[in-house]
Amino acid sequence: MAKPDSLPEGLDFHPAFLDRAEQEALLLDIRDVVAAAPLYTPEMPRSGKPLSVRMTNCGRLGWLTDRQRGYRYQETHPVTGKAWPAIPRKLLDIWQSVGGCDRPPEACLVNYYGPDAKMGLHQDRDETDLSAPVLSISLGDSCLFRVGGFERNAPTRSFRLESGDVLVLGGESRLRFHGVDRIYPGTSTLLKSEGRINLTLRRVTP
Ligand SMILES: O=C(O)CCC(=O)C(=O)O
Ligand SMILES: [Fe+2]
Repeated sequence: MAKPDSLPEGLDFHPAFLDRAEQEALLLDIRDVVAAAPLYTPEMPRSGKPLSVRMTNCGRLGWLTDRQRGYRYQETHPVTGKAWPAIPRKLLDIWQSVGGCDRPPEACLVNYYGPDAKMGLHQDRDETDLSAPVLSISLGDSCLFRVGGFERNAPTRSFRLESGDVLVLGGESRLRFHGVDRIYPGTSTLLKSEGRINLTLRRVTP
C-alpha cells in the first residue's frame, strides 16, 4: 500500500518490503519456530487477564508476560522450559538492511492475531538498550496500526499495515506509544486461515 501522507517524525515505514515469494519463505521459517516453541497465551501482570494475541519467540531472549512475574525477557519458553530457537537468517538480513543498527537483534517476538485480536496502546520499554530500534514485520491479514507520541494521551494516527510491510521504530520514535486496533480478516491469502503474524525484532542488552 502507499505510504500515508504524514507519519510521525522518525518512523521508518517500508510498505511491501517483502514480495510474495519472500513472505512465503519467511512463513516457512516461522512455522519451524512455532513447531519448536509453540504459541501460548500470555497474561497481564497482576490481573492474569489473558491477552487476545498468542505469542512465542526466537532468539537468545524472548519477551513474555504472566500474572506472577509480569513483563520481562527470559531465555526459556514458559511452557516447555526449553531455550528459544534461533532467529532465522532471513530476519537477521532484514535487520541488517533496514534496522540501521550494527549489533544483531537478540529477541524476536512472534505475535499471532486471530480475527478478533488486538493490542492496546503501549511503549516497548523492557529493553535495557533503548538506542537500538524495534523492527516489526507483518504477515497475513492487514491490521489497523495506531501510533502516537511519548505520553499515553498524546494525539495518535492510524494506518494499515499489510503483509510484507516493515516498520522501524527507531531514533526519536523508539519510545512512541503504538498498538493494533483491529485485524481485517480475509484480506490476505498468505496464511492458511484468517489472522495476522507480527514479528518484532529487538536488541535487549547494550
Ligand atoms: O503487531 C504489531 O504490529 C505490533 C506488535 C507490538 O507492538 C509489540 O509486540 O510490542
Ligand atoms: Fe510494541
